[in-house]
Amino acid sequence: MAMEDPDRKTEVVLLACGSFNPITNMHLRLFELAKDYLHETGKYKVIKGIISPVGDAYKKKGLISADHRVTMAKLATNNSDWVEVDDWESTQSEWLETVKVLRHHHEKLSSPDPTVSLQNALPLTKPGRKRKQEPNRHDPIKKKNQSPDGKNVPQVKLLCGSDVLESFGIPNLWKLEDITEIIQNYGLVCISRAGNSTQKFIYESDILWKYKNNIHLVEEWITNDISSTKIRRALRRGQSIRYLVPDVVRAYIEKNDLYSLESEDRNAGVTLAPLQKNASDSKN
Ligand SMILES: Nc1ncnc2c1ncn2[C@@H]1O[C@H](COP(=O)(O)OP(=O)(O)OP(=O)(O)O)[C@@H](O)[C@H]1O
Ligand SMILES: NC(=O)c1ccc[n+]([C@@H]2O[C@H](COP(=O)(O)O)[C@@H](O)[C@H]2O)c1
Ligand SMILES: [Zn+2]
Repeated sequence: MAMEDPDRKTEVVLLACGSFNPITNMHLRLFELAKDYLHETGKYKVIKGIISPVGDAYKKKGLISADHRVTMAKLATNNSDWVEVDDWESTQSEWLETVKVLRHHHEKLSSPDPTVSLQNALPLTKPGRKRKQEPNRHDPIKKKNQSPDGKNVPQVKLLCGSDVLESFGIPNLWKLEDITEIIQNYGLVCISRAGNSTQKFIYESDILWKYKNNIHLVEEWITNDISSTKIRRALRRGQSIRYLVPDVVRAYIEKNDLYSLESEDRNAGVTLAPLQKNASDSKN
């Protein structure tokens, strides 16, 4: 067996999940910030970024159709040589837990077969649970980050803002087992605003504290408070969103007249899919 080169960097694929309703310049900045940060550690090489817009079944208020959100994200990343959009999540008929999206992308990267499906997207490693047939499972030489043909598989890490990390604490929104699998098996790259509230949040959570070495907190020094909510608000009020979203996205929004008082009312009064799902699960 060949010796491992200690200077060899771990390849990382960054996966950002969210509504992207619509995609903003800040969403694109997240990838640049995370990549610079990981490269500065000297340990990682970021090879790809993936934007995965959530499907319509997420039922968030004001969420416009995934078709439009995916198209805008594609327009926005057209000139990036490393960030791309993946519509697998948004084309599923039901809302999917983020951990399942991570599993899907991990499986896709490990498998030479491009037809991997959701059925194959089982947990990475989960002691005490049966896995589906996996050819080299008992081969002691095979490592977790190697595909069946022995090639090194890049790590998939979840890229998010500190609001998503802090949403781990909202009752019924995330399952503890999902949080554990995300940070234990994949890892988190979290972009935070100035201040240490995110560190405090990790300190106060036993599970986050346990796996804190797999949570990369990236401080955003050139702060930028753009959010999709503010973009939609400006549009409703007939205000300019120029220089806040890529110009191709702005043109697409205007051409299709995407955001209005009516669109903001979509899913009003409907329970967000994860809350709905976890509430009914806990009853069963
Ligand atoms: N200004 C920001 N700083 C750090 N992270 C951000 C920022 N804006 C968005 N994100 C992150 O981008 C990802 C996608 O978020 P999302 O689609 O909800 O966008 P958003 O701008 O937060 O939209 P909304 O205002 O509708 O919640 C999330 O991980 C979110 O935390
Ligand atoms: N339990 C879960 O896996 C869970 C819960 C809430 C949100 N999410 C995801 O986080 C992202 C949040 O996006 P928003 O901030 O736009 O609501 C979405 O991709 C959503 O699917 C996942
Ligand atoms: Zn958000």
